[in-house]
Amino acid sequence: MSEITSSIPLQINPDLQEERDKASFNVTELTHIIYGGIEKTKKRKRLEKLLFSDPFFQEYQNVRAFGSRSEYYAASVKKSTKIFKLRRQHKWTDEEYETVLDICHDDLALTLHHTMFIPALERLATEDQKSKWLTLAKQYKIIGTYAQTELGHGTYLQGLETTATYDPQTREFVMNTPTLSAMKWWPGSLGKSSNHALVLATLIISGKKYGMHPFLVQLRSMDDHKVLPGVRVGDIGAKMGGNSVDNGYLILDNVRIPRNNMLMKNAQVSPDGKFVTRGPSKANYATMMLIRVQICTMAYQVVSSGATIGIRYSAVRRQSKLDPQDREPKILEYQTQQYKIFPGLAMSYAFLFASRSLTRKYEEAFAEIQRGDFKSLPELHCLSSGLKSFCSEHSVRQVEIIRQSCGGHGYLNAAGLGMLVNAAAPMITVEGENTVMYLQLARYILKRFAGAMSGQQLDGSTSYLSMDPATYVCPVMSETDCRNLTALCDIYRYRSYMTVCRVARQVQHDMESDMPQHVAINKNLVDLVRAAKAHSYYIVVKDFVEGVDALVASAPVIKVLRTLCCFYAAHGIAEYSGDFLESEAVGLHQLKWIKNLQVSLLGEIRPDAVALVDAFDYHDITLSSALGCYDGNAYERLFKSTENDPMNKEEVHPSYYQYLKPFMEEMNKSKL
Ligand SMILES: CC/C=C\C/C=C\C/C=C\C/C=C\C/C=C\C/C=C/C(=O)SCCNC(=O)CCNC(=O)[C@H](O)C(C)(C)COP(=O)(O)OP(=O)(O)OC[C@H]1O[C@@H](n2cnc3c(N)ncnc32)[C@H](O)[C@@H]1OP(=O)(O)O
Ligand SMILES: Cc1cc2nc3c(=O)[nH]c(=O)nc-3n(C[C@H](O)[C@H](O)[C@H](O)COP(=O)(O)OP(=O)(O)OC[C@H]3O[C@@H](n4cnc5c(N)ncnc54)[C@H](O)[C@@H]3O)c2cc1C
Repeated sequence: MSEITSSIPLQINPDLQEERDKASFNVTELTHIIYGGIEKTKKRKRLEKLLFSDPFFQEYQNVRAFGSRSEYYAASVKKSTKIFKLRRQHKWTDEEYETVLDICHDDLALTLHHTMFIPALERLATEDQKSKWLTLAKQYKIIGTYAQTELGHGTYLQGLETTATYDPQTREFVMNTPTLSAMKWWPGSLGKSSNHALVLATLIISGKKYGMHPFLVQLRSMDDHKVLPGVRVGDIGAKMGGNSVDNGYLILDNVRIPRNNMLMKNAQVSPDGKFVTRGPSKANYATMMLIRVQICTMAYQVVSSGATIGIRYSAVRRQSKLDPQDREPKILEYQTQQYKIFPGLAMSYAFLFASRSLTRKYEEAFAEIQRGDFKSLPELHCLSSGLKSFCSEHSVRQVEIIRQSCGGHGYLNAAGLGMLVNAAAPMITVEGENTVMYLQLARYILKRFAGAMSGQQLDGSTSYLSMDPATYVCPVMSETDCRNLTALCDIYRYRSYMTVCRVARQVQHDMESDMPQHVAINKNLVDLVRAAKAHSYYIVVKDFVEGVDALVASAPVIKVLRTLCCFYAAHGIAEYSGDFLESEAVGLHQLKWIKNLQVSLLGEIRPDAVALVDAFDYHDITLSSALGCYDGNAYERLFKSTENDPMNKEEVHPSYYQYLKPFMEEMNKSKL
């Protein structure tokens, strides 16, 4: 009788325990740093316990893995409502609620209600409107979404075709979808969940267009959720990932809404049809900026989850031979495996510091904006556009590399990596497609560079553009200098300066050769994106270096973070060596030293790799991975996961009786 069972051992896999025993630093100390202090860690643990003591959260994983689209959506609606109820029951603060959403880690069906609908009401509604709708929304008496993108336009907001025509007779707006391409297409939670939508539409008064404005439109009856007259709404279909969310379409046919349903914080239409604006024309774009900032934090969560799975699995998976005399090594011993996974580990910490710094800047600027001071808006728009693009691009790419590093098992849903990649992939597209957002940053950088050239003193993230490049000498003079974080940061800064300078001069030259500006810009778009990427890379490295420098922590924690920071910077230079050489930020000698350092740091990080991912302190249910579980019993958990597979329910699958049996009988009877 075989002794193979699918029961999970109670003890930690000794291979993983061995890793934990040799950590050079205190994991709990680092966890507290990551979560912002001991109290916050404790609170998160309490919330985790409360949530995951409910067996529903475990069952949800099975529906997610094996259920139909509709079952998955239904379970996710249930999960959303459970969390909403818990919030009310326990009177969670906004911060506690955000923590719960982080713990849940995956998309809730009603996600748009809290990620965009509520923040949009907070940013775009007047105080009176807030006291009505924000209150209803926060009490879940209405469920809403943010309906901006149309079938024909997502990026180019001036191209949106949905109209809101003011009728002064009735003091109403008449909402219309005039063409096929004007239908709203993509908004999350729109298809089946929401009973209201914040519809972004072109305002028309007496035949004149006044740009894009937000209008609150009721879509479904509050009694039976039936679709209201003039509204056509539905789900847009299955996606690569995020299938718990009902991204939807919406067609409006002469739907009348009261005048007061236009959110009027930034612009007003008076009862007699007069249009007045307050603040800059882009004030209505405020919600997008918030989410761009949040995407940087999501990118941190995505890559740190991937690194946790990849590193824990690599510490328990043994394969092939290193020393012919020894047993098969953990795959984590292979330098190539470290080379695949450790960039994701270092990136996790880089993005932690960068997203923290960006969030702080956002909060400061938002407070100013609330007071009517918009001066930091352009800088913040460009910083958030660049970092949103950079962090999403790099994290999604890195998690896919980690998935590949887990061999065959990485391809299973039970590994959790494929789902993570597919769920995270839209970060590249949502809230502004990455190339388009990089170009927003590039446009800003070019203007600032031109300012610097004409003698302006720059401040903020682009202040370095007023440097005198003639004074630059590569600060790495010897192999040991390569470990100097400030020197590495200077190299990034100079690479960025030169990349910006080159494209700025090229655009200027093209324009001086009588090329129309739009032609000159389009001719240089690839280099403009390169410049925006170089600038974003510099900002991330700078935030990492400054974040580690400012840390108050024990010497071992600082040491391990400095090693990671050094690796992150060295790895980037090695990976993009062509750019660094071309800009003469480094010479061939320096590049050789930095590449040596990059590889030798793999060995230095190796002993702490498991501890560094343990510090993220992800709950097993949050990670949802047989390979990345805290106990390291990956094989047992993989085998256990097959128990829930509906394919294994019957010994003989019904398709046998339906197709295979008659086919076999026919084959057996056949004379051929
Ligand atoms: C571990 C976890 C596991 C799993 C889960 C993981 C991840 C989850 C994955 C994905 C989910 C992520 C998020 C979900 C949340 C939300 C869902 C998505 C929602 C949406 O997508 S909503 C729709 C978003 N749409 C956009 O972002 C549109 C993008 N387009 C634009 O913003 C503009 O059109 C664009 C391109 C900026 C151009 O604007 P416009 O046409 O008006 O240009 P102009 O040329 O007239 O003006 C440019 C001028 O304006 C300045 N400017 C532009 N935007 C802003 C702004 N926001 N603030 C301030 N200023 C702005 C710009 O700088 C120019 O200024 P200048 O003239 O140069 O001075
Ligand atoms: C999962 C998911 C959820 C979403 N949720 C919502 C939501 O809740 N609410 C909502 O309103 N929208 C939502 N969206 C829509 C999303 O915001 C848009 O898809 C996004 O803004 C990109 O716009 P687009 O699809 O029009 O891309 P396009 O602009 O068509 O991009 C296609 C290509 O054209 C290029 N391109 C376009 N313009 C330029 C340019 N000016 N310069 C250079 N290249 C250019 C892009 O770089 C890209 O390569 C969601 C999308 C997804 C995938």
